[in-house]
Amino acid sequence: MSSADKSGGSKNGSKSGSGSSSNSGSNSDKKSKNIEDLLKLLSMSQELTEVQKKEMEDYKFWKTQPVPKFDEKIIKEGAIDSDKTPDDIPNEPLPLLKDFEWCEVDLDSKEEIDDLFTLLHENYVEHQDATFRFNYPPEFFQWALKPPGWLRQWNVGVRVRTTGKLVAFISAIPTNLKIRGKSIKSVEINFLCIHKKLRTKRLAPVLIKEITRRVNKENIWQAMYTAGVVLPSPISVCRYNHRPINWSKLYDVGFSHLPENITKTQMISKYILPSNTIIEGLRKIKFQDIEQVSKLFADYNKNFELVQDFSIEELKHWLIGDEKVIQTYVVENPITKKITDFFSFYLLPFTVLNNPLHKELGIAYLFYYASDCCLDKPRFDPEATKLLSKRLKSLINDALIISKNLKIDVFNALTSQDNNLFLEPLKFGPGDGFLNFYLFNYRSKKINGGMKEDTREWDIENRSNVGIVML
Ligand SMILES: CCCCCCCCCCCCCC(=O)SCCNC(=O)CCNC(=O)[C@H](O)C(C)(C)COP(=O)(O)OP(=O)(O)OC[C@H]1O[C@@H](n2cnc3c(N)ncnc32)[C@H](O)[C@@H]1OP(=O)(O)O
Repeated sequence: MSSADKSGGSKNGSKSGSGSSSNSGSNSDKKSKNIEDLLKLLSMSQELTEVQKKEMEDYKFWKTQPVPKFDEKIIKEGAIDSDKTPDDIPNEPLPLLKDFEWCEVDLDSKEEIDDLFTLLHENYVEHQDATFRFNYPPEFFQWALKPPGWLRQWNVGVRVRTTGKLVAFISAIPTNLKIRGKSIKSVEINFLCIHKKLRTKRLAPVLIKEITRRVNKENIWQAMYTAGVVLPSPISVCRYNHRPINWSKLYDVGFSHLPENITKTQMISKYILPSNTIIEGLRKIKFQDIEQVSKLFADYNKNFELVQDFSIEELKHWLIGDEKVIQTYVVENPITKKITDFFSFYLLPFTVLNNPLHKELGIAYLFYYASDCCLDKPRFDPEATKLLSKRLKSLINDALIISKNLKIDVFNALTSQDNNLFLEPLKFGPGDGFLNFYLFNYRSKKINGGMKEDTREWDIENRSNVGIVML
């Protein structure tokens, strides 16, 4: 999760979702300004405007790093700097100002998880009146930061020397990326966060260089990360989209005004969902499904240019965990017992401050899914597209129904994967938040993020070639 960029969404100070607006939506959506605002906050994404994007020379830190320049024409894909070995990397951490010290945040210690919770809860989401905050359950950190192969030294914190207060954090987890079929041993960087009182003091570059040192020491030279902010240079950009589930609650918390000429009842009924799922054979995933799911997922992922190549152990971790955090369902053919589809979504609530009626907002984020409904046909074959659209609509509709039963208030999805096939029919609204995908020390041609370049509307025809979902 990353930042004021990942909001409503998650990530990254969140990088996750923002407001449901409208250019593909209806008139009534256009008018529900306040709900948009809420959802915008949720995603904490920032709009990708020219104003935000500085000239390369002004990126005092990033211009010194192995990342492509904005206007660089990528002719040959591959590592930018490939000369070093772990022995060339210093053994000692970077120096910090004398009042601060490095620490490893121990995710097996309740106290240290509390420290991390407090730092992120109070500082990760950038929101003017601080009405919403990420409310990470402790299980979330176990899931997000302890996949197979995780290393304790990659949960990097900075504490105040005298008080021990945790004031900054950055994390890495191992991952195998596949870019256009090429495997790249890599890490995902996430949860970069600096206490509000220590902002704009150039601590972020120190954290980034320190995590780079620690990752390089393990002989890993590439990283993937996402952010709402524009840095040199995104490999892809996706848009956040939001599907209100409990419109009435969103209204209650004061962020939804009734659009003109529409009643509250009409708004509620617009988003109403049944109580029971519809697909025959839909059930929760079990450990014994993983082999089949892994095969199905790998076959489905061949459609995308940027994916994670998960081992069975990794899939188990990411798809089957604490139900407070990750929900995964499979569709099992009742006769053949074959698993034909799966979908998953993760949960990360917001705390609502200063509201007499509600203390928390339930937020779900679409994670991974796959269907075998047309794997035997080329991705853009018209018949395959028709079949997949129909299948995804019923799968994600069931995901929405399950979310409703879990008391989720809004369901977020990016324009990545094949999502553009179901966003409009399932009443998602395009958000104002954009999530930029980056690779460290790797040149790659751009990857379609599912938006039309000129209007930033959903590109339903070409969909997206991004098959990776980052928290
Ligand atoms: C091989 C292994 C490699 C591993 C490393 C791979 C790279 C990983 C990269 C990290 C991936 C993180 C993925 C996530 O978690 S994205 C989530 C980021 N977190 C938040 O948004 C939470 C709220 N915000 C904060 O805590 C602070 O504002 C942060 C920490 C973001 C910046 O703190 P502060 O505001 O006090 O700034 P500064 O004075 O210290 O530093 C200013 C410099 O920092 C550059 N900056 C600002 N925001 C970001 C950002 N989100 N990614 C990368 N760089 C960023 C900025 O352009 C400037 O550089 P330059 O413009 O002069 O060049």
